[in-house]
Amino acid sequence: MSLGNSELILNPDGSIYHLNLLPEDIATTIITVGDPDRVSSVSKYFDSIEVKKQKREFRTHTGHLKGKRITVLSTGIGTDNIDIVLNELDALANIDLETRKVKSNKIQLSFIRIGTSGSIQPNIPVDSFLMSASAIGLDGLLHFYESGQCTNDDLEKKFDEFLGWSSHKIHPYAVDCDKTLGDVFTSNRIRFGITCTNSGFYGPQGRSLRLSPKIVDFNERLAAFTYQNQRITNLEMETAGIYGLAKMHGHRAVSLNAILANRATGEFSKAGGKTVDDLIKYTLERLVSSDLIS
Ligand SMILES: O=P(O)(O)O[C@H]1O[C@H](CO)[C@@H](O)[C@H]1O
Ligand SMILES: O=c1cc[nH]c(=O)[nH]1
Repeated sequence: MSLGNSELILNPDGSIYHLNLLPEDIATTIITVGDPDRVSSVSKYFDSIEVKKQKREFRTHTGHLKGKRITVLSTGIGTDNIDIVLNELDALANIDLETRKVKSNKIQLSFIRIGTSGSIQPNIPVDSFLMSASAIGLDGLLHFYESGQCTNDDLEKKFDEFLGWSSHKIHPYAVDCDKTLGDVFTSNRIRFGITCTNSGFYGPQGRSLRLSPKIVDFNERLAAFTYQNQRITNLEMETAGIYGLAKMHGHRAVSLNAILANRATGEFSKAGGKTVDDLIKYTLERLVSSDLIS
């Protein structure tokens, strides 16, 4: 079946609608960052850069580092953008843009998010690195897809039972990271936890400037949840969407967080730039020494 013009949308030069990319522009290893300015903070460490493209907040650089081809792409903020980025990157890999048909031999992509995040546990300090072993999405993105076997239904259920937030119209979905890809970044420099992804930075992360929150003890309630000796450790805005859409498409994903805020102690990092740069260097070092990445 050929995909119609209003479903698979291409620009006049044949590139995919929002990302403005052609199939040959991307590597199978893709680092996602939120901030477009963080793209060059990653690609400045490449030995060479062959592609530099941008449309809206989606900036892409593809290059080589120690023989590995790597793409770094900015997603902007939020799982609404993740829906665009993951669907369009998969289309570049697995749909023939000329015939508009899904290819029979699928390519598996590896997504590594390098993002910032706020801890909700007092013992996860600012400037630490944290891998999201699992992610719980409160944003709703996955509810629009047939997610099949991709979700961690037990975690979802226990979370729902503990918090009882369906009365607030909050319906969680939970997805685990790709264990094999996660192993590449596992070391004593990195902590692990359950990341909570939500649809905003203020109310949806328990912040209140002038507006009153509906759930007053939002972060404290999240922080009190335990599942198989793990806790919800941090809040951000993309990971659960990336994990869900990657898994449903048959790709791998892992999310690495630079903890810039500690919401339990009220601290914010004074060295955020350095912490993010350290996480970028850590990620690239682990990537180039891994056999999983070609
Ligand atoms: O630093 P990035 O990757 O953008 O990630 C975090 O920072 C943004 C909010 O400030 C959200 O996108 C959140 O997920
Ligand atoms: O508290 C924080 C810090 C960074 N990014 C977030 O989404 N939340």
